[in-house]
Amino acid sequence: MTGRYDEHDPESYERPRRRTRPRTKDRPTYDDAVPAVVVTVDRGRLTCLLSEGPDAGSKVLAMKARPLGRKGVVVGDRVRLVGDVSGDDGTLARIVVVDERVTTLRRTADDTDPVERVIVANADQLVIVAALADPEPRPRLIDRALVAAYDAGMDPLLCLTKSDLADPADLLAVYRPLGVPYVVTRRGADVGEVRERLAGRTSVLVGHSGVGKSTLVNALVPDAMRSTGDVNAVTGRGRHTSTNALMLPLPGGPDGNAGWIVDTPGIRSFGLAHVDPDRLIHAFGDLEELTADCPRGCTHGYGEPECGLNEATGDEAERVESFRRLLASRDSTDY
Ligand SMILES: Nc1nc2c(ncn2[C@@H]2O[C@H](COP(=O)(O)OP(=O)(O)OP(=O)(O)O)[C@@H](O)[C@H]2O)c(=O)[nH]1
Ligand SMILES: [Zn+2]
Repeated sequence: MTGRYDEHDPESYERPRRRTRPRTKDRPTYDDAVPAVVVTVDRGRLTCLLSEGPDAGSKVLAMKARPLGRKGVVVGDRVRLVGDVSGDDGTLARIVVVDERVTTLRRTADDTDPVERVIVANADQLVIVAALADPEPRPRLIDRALVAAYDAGMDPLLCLTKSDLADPADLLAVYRPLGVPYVVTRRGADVGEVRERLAGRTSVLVGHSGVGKSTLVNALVPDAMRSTGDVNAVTGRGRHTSTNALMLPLPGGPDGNAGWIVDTPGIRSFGLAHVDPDRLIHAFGDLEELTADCPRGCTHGYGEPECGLNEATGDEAERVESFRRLLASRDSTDY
């Protein structure tokens, strides 16, 4: 794109004509718009937290402004607000700018919603929460979540819960060749190690019902829910009435940068149909090197006779096997 900048940039070839008109008429600059981050979305109403200034962290309810058109705004989006940004009851600010997204996490189309959608923007870590027992861990599901993380450009973290019920060794052995970072935890345990992993990052928590996600979120953000009736402090809504993602700032941290978590009660599966093998292998530099001489169009999957990955031996062969298992999980319907 950079090489063709001059040719295609209207600013450069239309300059003589445009100079006759005041620039601000063409494109408002929104100089006085206030930066904020979207923490939850509920039927067209977006709850934002201000990012800067003396009121940083305060909550403002907003709606999309007309110039954004049909562009979706999702949890994690960095936005700019105009209008009443006081956050007072009954006020509604307008979102006039959505910053370019660094990452996007998508969920697949399903029976209730035929469209594949971006659910979280700008998160950099995907925390795959799985119970060691009750319910039994489902490696296929973990594999699919890993593929979604690598494809979205997010770092995965395996978070194994209920360590009072079963030993993590067998499950960890499955993910060792891939070098997936992990934490093991249980209800009531010190969550210091989990906190360290979350510090300074925006982490999306995924995991199916019953794995202990709420228990973990409550341990990490003690005031996220009031004990009576599970009403969320940020939205004022009951958690269980909502299937929307919710982003919460983590408390504390000596540098004030403890990170954010995004709880996603709604995700049942990820959109993996579009995942390109070359993008996935990019997350594994050593394997990517092996594919340098692959024939054109090689999928690097099982049964590719001339794939460079077939040359791997020893530990690397184990990594290749695990990588190919992930690749194959794209087509799995197990979720
Ligand atoms: N034995 C044991 N049980 C746990 C642990 N953590 C959570 N539980 C129990 O597991 C059940 C599910 O925990 P939740 O935290 O509600 O799980 P969740 O993933 O949020 O489930 P949903 O709310 O259905 O999405 C509850 O009965 C918890 O008390 C743990 O470390 N050990
Ligand atoms: Zn190949």
